[in-house]
Amino acid sequence: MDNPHVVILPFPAQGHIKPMLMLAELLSRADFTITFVNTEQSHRRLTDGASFRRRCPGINFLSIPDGLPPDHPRSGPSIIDLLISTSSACKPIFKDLIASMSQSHAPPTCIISDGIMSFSVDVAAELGIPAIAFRTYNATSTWTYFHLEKLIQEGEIPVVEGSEEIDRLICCIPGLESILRRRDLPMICRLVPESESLQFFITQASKMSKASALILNTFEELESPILSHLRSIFPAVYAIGPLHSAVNSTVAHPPPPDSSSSLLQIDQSCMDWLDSQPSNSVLYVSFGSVAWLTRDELMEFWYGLVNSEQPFLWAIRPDLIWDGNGSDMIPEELKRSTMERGRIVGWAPQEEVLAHDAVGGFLTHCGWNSILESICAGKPMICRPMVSEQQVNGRCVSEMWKLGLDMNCFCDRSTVERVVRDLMEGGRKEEMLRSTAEIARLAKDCVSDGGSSHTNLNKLIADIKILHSKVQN
Ligand SMILES: O=c1ccn([C@@H]2O[C@H](COP(=O)(O)OP(=O)(O)O[C@H]3O[C@H](CO)[C@@H](O)[C@H](O)[C@H]3O)[C@@H](O)[C@H]2O)c(=O)[nH]1
Ligand SMILES: C[C@H]1CC[C@@H]2C(C(=O)O)=CO[C@@H](O)[C@@H]21
Repeated sequence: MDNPHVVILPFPAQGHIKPMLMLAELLSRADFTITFVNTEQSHRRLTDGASFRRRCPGINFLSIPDGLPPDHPRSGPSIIDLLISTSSACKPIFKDLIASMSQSHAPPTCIISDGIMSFSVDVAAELGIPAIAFRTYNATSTWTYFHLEKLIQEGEIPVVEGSEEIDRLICCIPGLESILRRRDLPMICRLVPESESLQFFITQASKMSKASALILNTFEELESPILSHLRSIFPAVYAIGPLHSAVNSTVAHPPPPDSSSSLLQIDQSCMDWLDSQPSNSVLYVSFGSVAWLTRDELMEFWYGLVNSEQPFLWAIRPDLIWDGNGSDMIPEELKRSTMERGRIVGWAPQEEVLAHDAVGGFLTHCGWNSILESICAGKPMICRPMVSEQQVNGRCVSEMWKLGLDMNCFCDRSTVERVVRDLMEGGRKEEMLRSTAEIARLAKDCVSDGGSSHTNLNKLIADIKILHSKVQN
């Protein structure tokens, strides 16, 4: 076969599938054959998969079971069950799949798998195929997850909410000594060392480090020192992001952002409303696809937003609320004020929303894709990290890169109101708009011809071609 054949395996969550589909699209444009392996549930939920195939005909989609019963919840706190089940149930099925491809006319040149699906690194080694890890986090968070054992040895885990020690700086992660406090560690660091999920991530990091290379959706100009640290673990590290921007910058006539990588139905109706709002006036609010709120937390955010008197657009996905506490009744005053100056949708066209001139800021849960999209759009952020590595990301945004304000976990309505006013009309607004504009420019340049991510992507493509030629000879 003339072209390299790359098998891509994401973890079945929106924030993981989307960047890996972008990578698939970029590799497919380099004339690679791509097999993209979803779990059966994700495959079904990629409702607009047909449009993705039209956009990118070189991608073959396959699906495998995730090991959970069909009716088992896969979002909210149950996402942990998905982590544990994929790591045990998917391996034999994935191995059979790769073994049968190896017998075909198009044997896989390499496997690119999510860093938390690292059973695939074992599969690749057992079948003699090179494995490349794609960690969908930024470099700083990825580096932090490589230090979980060290953090346990140093007694930094478990982090206890409310303890005096929570604001103390962490000293055992090289390069982050003056940045990360205990409160900024990933949420799993609040668990006891022997907990199943914490041990899961320790195992994943160790298996992932056996991959022959690491791909990250970040860029050199943003995280250069930490990327250098990661290069002490992996023979090659390719920083090729922001991928959503790379996908659009390498074609002459980029298609409009579409729903092809979305697991949820996108509601476009808010775009007309945004068109009617003044420049830089609207706060966009979203907590991504995984994090959840209690009804009480929802109410504090809602009152805080309304009391700030700023126009807002809020994406409240159907499963955002995760407790049966109280009724579904929304106070009339809240409904009225929302109608006056806000809009709520179930799932927004986020890239388009952030790029809209009316949007002046983003209250975010600090998922890595959201941060990258905000960076590219040049919009300052309010950080309200919730789960996973979002605490680390929030610290990067507010302290390392000075791109936003940190809510510091105090989410009562008066804090929400104060921080929203601070971002949208406070004295630091101009300063923050300047720093976001500067980083947006760097993000744009790095995916353009000759930019760092563009060069790294070409290097990745060239290196896979070398692997392919070795298999052929
Ligand atoms: O109304 C919405 C809200 C979100 N999105 C998109 O959904 C993606 C969400 O990704 P992300 O911001 O990374 O959040 P999560 O969905 O929470 O992502 C998970 O995966 C990320 C990448 O690994 C991690 O950084 C997060 O902590 C983890 O929760 C983004 O591309 C958004 O554009 C929409 O299209 N519409
Ligand atoms: C989206 C899920 C995949 C891994 C994430 C995680 C983490 O600590 O990285 C913990 O549980 C889930 O929230 C995340």
